[in-house]
Amino acid sequence: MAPLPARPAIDPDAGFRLRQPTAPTPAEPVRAPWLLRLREGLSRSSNQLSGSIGSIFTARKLDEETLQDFEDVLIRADLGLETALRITDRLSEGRFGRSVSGAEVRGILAQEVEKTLAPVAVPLELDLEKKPHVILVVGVNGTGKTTTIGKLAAKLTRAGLKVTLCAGDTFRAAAVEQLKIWGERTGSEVVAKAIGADAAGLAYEAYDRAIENDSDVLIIDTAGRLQNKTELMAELEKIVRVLQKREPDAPHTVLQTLDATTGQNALQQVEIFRNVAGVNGLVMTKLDGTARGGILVAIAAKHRLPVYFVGVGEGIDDLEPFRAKDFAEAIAGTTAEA
Ligand SMILES: Nc1nc2c(ncn2[C@@H]2O[C@H](COP(=O)(O)OP(=O)(O)OP(=O)(O)O)[C@@H](O)[C@H]2O)c(=O)[nH]1
Repeated sequence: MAPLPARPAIDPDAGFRLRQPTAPTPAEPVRAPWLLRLREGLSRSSNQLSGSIGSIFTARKLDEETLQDFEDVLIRADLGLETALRITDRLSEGRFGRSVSGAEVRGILAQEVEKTLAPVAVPLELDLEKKPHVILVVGVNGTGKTTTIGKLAAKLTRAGLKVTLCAGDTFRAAAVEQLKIWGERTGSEVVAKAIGADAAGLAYEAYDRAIENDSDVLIIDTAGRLQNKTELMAELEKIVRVLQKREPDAPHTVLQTLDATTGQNALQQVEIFRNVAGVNGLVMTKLDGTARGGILVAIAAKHRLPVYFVGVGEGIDDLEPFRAKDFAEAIAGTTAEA
């Protein structure tokens, strides 16, 4: 329909009235529900797995060779040796020498992946007895730290908690600006300083500010320049040290963001940041993209760190609690046909 012409308002005493068609409200862009986005994001992994499972097990009996081929496929899907061996062991139980269907294999895959992930799928606990609960967010540049902080602040403020944000990535003006926008969107105060300021000093000030304004949670953004590991290490250690002068248990949560599209590299990133900053929780972002979700299984098997949330988009609501069963089924492709 053509847009309606703009008319001046009609004087109520004009002696006539108009009844005119109203312009249709533009339809909201339809967004797939998060679970669908997760499945789509993981479809590359699950399609590859399903394709390989089909070609390995069709018209062949289960023997050493098929098991070895399957193990290779699982390792190529980033699931890690430990989980791959567990899955092939479980598959061979009572099935050796007979034919197995693709659906049977995918079912076992889903169950075993869920078993690995279930212990790490726990909620983030916020201790308000010693408020503010301090969350230090670390991770390589571009893995989604600032966006995750914004989404998390939105979740917490909606639940009635008061949040202060600290723009601790003092190297990038864009990162500070981005955090300020999230601060406005979520009604959270943002403590920031000029570019190049000492991040640890800023974190200290932010802690004081969070006490002054009676915040429940303080979330601190950090730089993630892995190119200069020594400097990064020194900076993160200093932030932790300085915070502990104010509160020995701070930071209560050290959350690392991992980009789901990076694959194997994520495993190494956890090693580094765990050593440097004492990471005690993970968020996997960009699971709506062309994700390589298998790596989360390898990370869970190796590090056993809680995975609190997953990012499934760039919007404020696109942070979901991590659910082992949904994730496992999306990887194994067992729900796609349902
Ligand atoms: N599709 C998608 N994009 C995301 C998600 N999380 C973050 N992003 C995007 O990834 C890009 C990088 O995110 P940032 O939050 O800036 O990452 P950062 O780790 O803070 O990066 P620096 O500011 O460079 O340190 C941005 O374009 C985000 O919108 C997600 O879950 N899904």
